[in-house]
Amino acid sequence: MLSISGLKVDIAGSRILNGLDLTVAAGELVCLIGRNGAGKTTTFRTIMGHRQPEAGSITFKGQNLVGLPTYRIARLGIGYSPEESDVYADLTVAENIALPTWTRASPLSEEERVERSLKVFPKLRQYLERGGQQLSGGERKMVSVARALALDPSLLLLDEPFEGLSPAIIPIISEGIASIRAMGEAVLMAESNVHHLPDYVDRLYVVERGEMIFEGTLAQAYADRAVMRVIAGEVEVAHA
Ligand SMILES: Nc1ncnc2c1ncn2[C@@H]1O[C@H](COP(=O)(O)OP(=O)(O)OP(=O)(O)O)[C@@H](O)[C@H]1O
Repeated sequence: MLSISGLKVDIAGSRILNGLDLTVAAGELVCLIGRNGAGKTTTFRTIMGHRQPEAGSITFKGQNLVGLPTYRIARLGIGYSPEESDVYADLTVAENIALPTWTRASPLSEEERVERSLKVFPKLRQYLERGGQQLSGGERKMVSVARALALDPSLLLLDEPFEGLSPAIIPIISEGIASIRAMGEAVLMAESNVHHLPDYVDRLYVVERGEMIFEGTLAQAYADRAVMRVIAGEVEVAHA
């Protein structure tokens, strides 16, 4: 479904991504994991057309994405929830969630698409008329993921969805991601700490200074001391 090959991206004259390869198949939950500054957000922003690569290819359902404007990439069916959530302060929660239904046609009605998002985060039903500026970080994150889902995408990009959230809210977001996956959507999620990963992740990639240093299952990552040093600090090698 998503296929990235040899991706090289420069920012301000520095090579930030240095030949990344990554694939996500339909219905898969794949995690891109790496330390702060490793290049996760740059990967997502390049997929979404906010940055242009120096080299490499990005295809989605066989179609080339490089050079397309962001709105066309979204219309192909890629929903994006950025790390900073980007909830519109001057729109209500309901309007924020409904936004993609106005920009991308889908076989589902606007009501069905919004309802699907609210099923994933039922707590949002209490806040529908609230302004986007009156939300906690966890509520903003729910709105951001719900809005990306209302696009009716076949692939969702979630950039560090647990970052900066209180421990009480993390299980709610995690359950939401699990139910999105149960709907059959593919998800590519960025994370900096392996211990935050849900155990239902299918595969993970580890990125370090713009290069992939590992691809495999969570169990294989736990068994690899060099990989664990990058994604969990100096911890014991569990499940080896
Ligand atoms: N606009 C920019 N100008 C200069 N350097 C940038 C810019 N955006 C990103 N970088 C650099 O690119 C590298 C990768 O950043 P990126 O945001 O992709 O990392 P990340 O893995 O998502 O980490 P984080 O969780 O901290 O966002 C970092 O060294 C960062 O400083």
